[in-house]
Amino acid sequence: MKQKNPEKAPETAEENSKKILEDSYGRRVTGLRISITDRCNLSCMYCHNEGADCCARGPVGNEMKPELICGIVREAAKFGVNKIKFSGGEPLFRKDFEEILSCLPPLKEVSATTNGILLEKRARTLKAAGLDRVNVSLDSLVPEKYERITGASPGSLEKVIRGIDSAVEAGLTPVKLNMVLLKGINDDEIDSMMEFVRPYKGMVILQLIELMDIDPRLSKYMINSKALEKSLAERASEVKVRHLHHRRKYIIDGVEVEFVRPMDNSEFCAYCSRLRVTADGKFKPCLLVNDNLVDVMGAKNSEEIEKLLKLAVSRRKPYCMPVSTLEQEEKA
Ligand SMILES: Nc1nc2c(ncn2[C@@H]2O[C@H](COP(=O)(O)OP(=O)(O)OP(=O)(O)O)[C@@H](O)[C@H]2O)c(=O)[nH]1
Ligand code: SF4
Ligand code: SF4
Repeated sequence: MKQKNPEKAPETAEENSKKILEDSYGRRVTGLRISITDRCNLSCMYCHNEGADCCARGPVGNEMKPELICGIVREAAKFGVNKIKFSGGEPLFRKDFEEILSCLPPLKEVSATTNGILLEKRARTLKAAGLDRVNVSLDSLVPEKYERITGASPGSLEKVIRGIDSAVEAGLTPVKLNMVLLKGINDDEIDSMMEFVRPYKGMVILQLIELMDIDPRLSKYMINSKALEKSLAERASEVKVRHLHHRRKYIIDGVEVEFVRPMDNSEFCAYCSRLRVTADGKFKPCLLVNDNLVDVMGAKNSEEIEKLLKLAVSRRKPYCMPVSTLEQEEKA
């Protein structure tokens, strides 16, 4: 099992300021979101492929090796990055995922986002290798709808639910269920999803995700997120605000419901504290921007990784900004 939060001697403010990664908008980077493969066994209708150009699903040969992934994390950890999220594609396509996890330095949290289809058999080994928790995509509890949304074959929904149970048993908790809301398809299932989560008594939480209509064909599925968030707030006995994206967590009848609302939301971008890394080894300053990537694949040593990491952080800019900030930038 990995060591958590090692005790460290207190450092001076000057030493500390040198050891953080902060962009020119005052946003400190405390997490990396690392895609370890573009491969996937599903074809979800809303897939943003982690912001890669459409259909840029690279072959296995282009994926970062465990040594590079761990080298990047080690360098970032020196600057206070303490949360790592592994994503894909489908990260469980990587047979060496456990090897990757085993070579990470001590961190506050290591998590992964998976579609859950391959999770049942891997949950224990992933936990033993150092994974703390998982997010599992689950957009519907109705098999036909699930298959329509994800392109999965019949029987897949049962596999995902068995995967969730295995993750809970293995202690990969809290398991977050990612439900992307699609008007007219699954937006009538929020309450049934809350009922699904309830018996897990806090070991499973629900995360509602606003669709990112990066493709105009998706616009008709956009729900009215502001109205939904207002109704969640009215039903909640308690509301918590996370630092990351200033996301709200609503406690409703004892069930925790987190809301991810990235579209046209300057508050979301103002509290963006993660830097992305693509499966083919590029730092990606923003999910929705593709012309400012920093290639780290060929980095030969830790000094080079550090230099490239700082360059990527310097290129970070909130995708959505308050009108007042935009006006100031235009004048400058
Ligand atoms: N625009 C934007 N969307 C994001 C960002 N991070 C997460 N999202 C959205 O949130 C979805 C769920 O993200 P997950 O990978 O499950 O992880 P998370 O909820 O961000 O992270 P944790 O709460 O730490 O587990 C993603 O598929 C995106 O749609 C971000 O930085 N920018
Ligand atoms: S499971 Fe994830 S990576 Fe695979 S198609 Fe769906 S959204 Fe995209
Ligand atoms: S700046 Fe905004 S859109 Fe870009 S990654 Fe951060 S939260 Fe997402």
